[in-house]
Parts: sequence; structure tokens; C-alpha cells
Amino acid sequence: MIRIEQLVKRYGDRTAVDHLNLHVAAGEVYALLGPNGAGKSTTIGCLLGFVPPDGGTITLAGSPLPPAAAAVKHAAYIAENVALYDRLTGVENVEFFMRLLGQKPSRERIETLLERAGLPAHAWHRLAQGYSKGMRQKVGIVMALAKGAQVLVLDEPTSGLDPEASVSFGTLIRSLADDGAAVLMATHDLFRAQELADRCGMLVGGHLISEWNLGELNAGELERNYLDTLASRV
Ligand SMILES: Nc1ncnc2c1ncn2[C@@H]1O[C@H](COP(=O)(O)OP(=O)(O)OP(=O)(O)O)[C@@H](O)[C@H]1O
Repeated sequence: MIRIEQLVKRYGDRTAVDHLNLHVAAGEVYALLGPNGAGKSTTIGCLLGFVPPDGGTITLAGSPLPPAAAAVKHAAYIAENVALYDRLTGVENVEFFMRLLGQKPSRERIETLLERAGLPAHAWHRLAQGYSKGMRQKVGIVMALAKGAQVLVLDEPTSGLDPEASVSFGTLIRSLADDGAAVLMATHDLFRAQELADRCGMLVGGHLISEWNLGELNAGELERNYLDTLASRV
């Protein structure tokens, strides 16, 4: 569903992503790990067409379209801080987004989506300016649901969320994957990655240096592997 082959991105003489191969299947959650400056956000930028790569190919949902067009059609992106129109309510934000998609949603349809995403009903008709980070992310998930996105891309989704919000966000992401979405999530949250992801990969200096199947690791083992792998590079 997500196929990145030999991706290269340079900024001047700095290589941010170096011949990266990464595949995420439908129904799979993949956590992209790595220290600051490893190339995670650059990879996501290339995947979504925000950042022009210097080499390699990216295919989303089997589409022959270039990444930017394929992302518009098939992907949803949830940034660390989901941007909403603060002067609109949650319901109005979703309605506006769905109209941009060419849909004419009924109130019931919007409320069904908000309910699935777990946004409390008392917030539906409140201005988004008062929304917490977790509430904004839930509206972001509603937009992914409304779009029927086959590919979900998340950058640091759980940073700054309290444990309860982080667990409920993880449950939601898992349910989207169980419905067939391919999920790529860049994160420093090793605990949540181990809880949520099926596989993870570790980027260092733009190279994917390790991949792990999380079902094969014991509790806490991902963090040990991560730190050992990093130490072995020094
Ligand atoms: N627009 C840019 N111009 C120049 N260099 C950049 C630019 N964006 C990223 N870089 C460099 O590319 C490398 C990879 O950065 P990137 O932001 O992709 O890493 P990251 O893994 O997402 O880091 P973090 O965990 O801190 O968000 C870093 O060396 C960074 O300084």
C-alpha cells in the first residue's frame, strides 16, 4: 500500500534520506523511529509530495499518480498539531472539509464519524479554538474516515498527549488499520510504538538500519534494541 524504493533527499551537501526502501501493507501499522534529524519528517514530506525527492520512487495505494496527487486522492495526514478553523465548531470543521471533498454530509453522518473517533458529544458544537491537542487529533481522524483514506500518515501523533488520550488514540489508529488502512507513523514514543505497531524501522542518518516485527519482541525489548542499535553506531 505504501512502497518507497531507493528514496534519496539531499539538502545541499547533507543527505537527509539515503536510498531508503520501506513498505507498509494494507492493515499494517508501521512505526518509523530514529533520533532527531534522522530523516523521518523528510521521508513523510516526500511521501505526501511536500518535499521533492532527489531520487527513488514512491507508490501509494498502487496509484500511478505522482506522490502529491496520489496523496491527495488516497492519503490522510495527521500532523503533530492538527490545524482546524478555530472559529468553527468541530461539526462545522468536518462539514467544511467534507464539502471540499465534494461530499454533502448530513448532520447524522458527521456525528456518527465524530462518535467513532471518540470526540465527546459536548464538544461537537463548541468552537475548535478551545479544543485540546487530543481533541484536534480526533477531528483529524474523522477527516481521514470521511475521506476513506487507504493510507494514513502520522508525525509524532502521541507527543504531548496524556496517557489516557494516547491509549484512546492508539485504539483508534488500530481500528483504522483493522479496516484495511496502511498506517505509517513517525514517533519517538517507543512505548506506544511497541503497543500499537506491527513493525517498526529505525532510521539513522537517513539510513534504515534495523526493522523489527513487534509481535516477536517482549515488553521493553524495543527500547533496549533501539538504544543498543544506536550505541553500536557510535
Ligand atoms: N528544509 C530543510 N533544509 C535543510 N536541511 C533540512 C531541512 N529539513 C530537514 N533538514 C535536515 O535534514 C535532516 C533530516 O531532518 P528531519 O527533520 O527529516 O529529521 P527527523 O528524523 O524528522 O527529526 P526530528 O525527530 O527532530 O523531527 C536533518 O539533518 C535536518 O537538519
